[in-house]
Amino acid sequence: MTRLFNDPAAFADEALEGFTAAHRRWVRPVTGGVVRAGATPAGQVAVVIGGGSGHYPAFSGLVGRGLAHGAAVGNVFASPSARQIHSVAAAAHAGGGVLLMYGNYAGDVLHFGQAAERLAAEGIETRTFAVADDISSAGPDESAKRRGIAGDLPVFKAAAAAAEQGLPLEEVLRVAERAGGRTRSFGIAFSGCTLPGADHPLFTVPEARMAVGLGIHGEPGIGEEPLPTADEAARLLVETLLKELPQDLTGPAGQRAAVILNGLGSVKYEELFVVYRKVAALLGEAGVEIVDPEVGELVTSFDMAGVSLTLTWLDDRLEELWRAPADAPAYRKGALDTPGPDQDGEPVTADGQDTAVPVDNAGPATPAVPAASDASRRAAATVLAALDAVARVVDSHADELGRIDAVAGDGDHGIGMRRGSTAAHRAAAEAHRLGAGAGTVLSRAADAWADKAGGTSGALWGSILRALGTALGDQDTPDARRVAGGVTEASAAVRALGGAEVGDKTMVDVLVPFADALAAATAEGLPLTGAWDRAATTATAAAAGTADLLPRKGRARPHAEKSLGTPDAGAHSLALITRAVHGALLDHH
Ligand SMILES: Nc1ncnc2c1ncn2[C@@H]1O[C@H](COP(=O)(O)OP(=O)(O)O)[C@@H](O)[C@H]1O
Ligand SMILES: O=C(COP(=O)(O)O)[C@@H](O)CO
Repeated sequence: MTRLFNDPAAFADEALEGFTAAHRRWVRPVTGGVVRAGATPAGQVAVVIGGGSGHYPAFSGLVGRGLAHGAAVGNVFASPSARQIHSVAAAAHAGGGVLLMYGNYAGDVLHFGQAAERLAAEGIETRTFAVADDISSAGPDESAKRRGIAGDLPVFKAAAAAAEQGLPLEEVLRVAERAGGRTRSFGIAFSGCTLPGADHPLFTVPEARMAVGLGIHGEPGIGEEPLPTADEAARLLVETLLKELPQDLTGPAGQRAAVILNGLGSVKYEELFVVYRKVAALLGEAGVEIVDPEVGELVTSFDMAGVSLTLTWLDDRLEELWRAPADAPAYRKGALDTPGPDQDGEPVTADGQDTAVPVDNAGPATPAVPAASDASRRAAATVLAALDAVARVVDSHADELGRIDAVAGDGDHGIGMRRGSTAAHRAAAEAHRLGAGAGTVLSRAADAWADKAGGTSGALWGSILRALGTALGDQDTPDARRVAGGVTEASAAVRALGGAEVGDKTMVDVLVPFADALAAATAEGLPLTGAWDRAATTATAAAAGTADLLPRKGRARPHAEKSLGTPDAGAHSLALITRAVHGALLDHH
């Protein structure tokens, strides 16, 4: 149970504030996360990691010399936004380029990818790497779809140690790719985790039972077995990982491996040591030489009672990098040769200049708005009313959306949609107050939604509103056909960004038929309210139909069978939103 919090919506920001206050020797706060207290040495590749809150020490606890140069920190169990990632990377960059590293989750992939594009457009050479070590989340033939769990640590560390040695960006990326290809993890769980403010865990494991193959976000396991002894748990973990060696290894005997026995949050260290005792014995019997083992909480999931084992199969180069010294708040090894940052943590550059960057978690200051026609300003009032209706309907259904998402996902859909829609409405109201046209009101709402929600839906809803804003613009009177055209553009943008198609059990299963129905109805000459009403009815039916589909995209994919009979969370929220917007259109007609 997570007990100590204030406003659950502020948990991530307040935790980060407390972390940076406690660890000024190592880190300093910047908008969107933290960077090292000491400046990145000129020309060194900046390794910037990141992900959702709720996994400490991942990710801010791994910022320090010999490890990451910065960490972008998202809301609870949600990827940081592209704006946050961009801000941290720009603060950490010192001319050597940036390698963005994160766990392989849809939201992270979308937001880190968008941040990489923005950094590159500004002339900062950027590469990305997603850690995909969780062998329970996809088969060896689909390893690129696997989730990132505690394998984050050895892979992040290999790349960061290479950067510390002064290697250029492409070589640091190659190190990350090799370490990632030789790292595999597997986990078990005895209870789910409870998010701040929640009164029940995201999933439960029956008494005297064990969930096999868990995620780090409360995703359910892929199987269930009787509660094991510590030795039996160790045997399950070791034997499962020894069944899948890197392709170039003919067997474990004679190999060297970095070994991490990771506690997910409420398994005590002594319990871990009892399990590790057997893990070490079994690996020894298999002829594996263990190098610098780690036993402890390295990638957690709040109070989840669970354990994961990670093996990184070392070659000489990877062993050198795994053994290399590091000095971060939650991970210290060896001794670094040159003095670290200023002892009291004052951020300094080589010439002693203070490099503190003001923290702006409230988001960018509100810039002025472009000129708009009176017609577009009037339309902006309707857009604002629609976004108010969106925020209200999401807020009233947030718990239901979380329950649906928890069946096969991580249960945070309602939280993310509430954060995003509330921020979008707030940004739209400010833009409207400043006299913005419909297009600018929507584009400001888009940025706010993506920035505050993070996660997959944050990136996707940002692209929906951005496409609509572009279609409506600030000059023309947005008639029914122009609105329908904007929805069609939004549908195309979501499919381009997320790569999903109809039938994959995602929001696309609703967005495409909704856009098609709206286009058809407006082409028949129906007014916007009538056309939207017909399309919203189509959307509602399409969302219900997703209950019969198996997920082929997103986090729900590994639990395909579990989700049969339950609609897709994003599809359901989109259908609710289309109906709520129809109500706003009627009121504002
Ligand atoms: N590639 C994709 N394209 C379109 N929609 C997607 C995709 N992946 C996931 N989704 C949608 O996102 C919803 C989950 O949103 P969210 O809770 O933000 O995800 P996460 O917690 O995985 O970041 C899913 O129910 C689905 O509708
Ligand atoms: O959950 C995380 C990111 O995945 P989303 O797809 O954004 O939910 C985060 O905790 C790990 O980075």
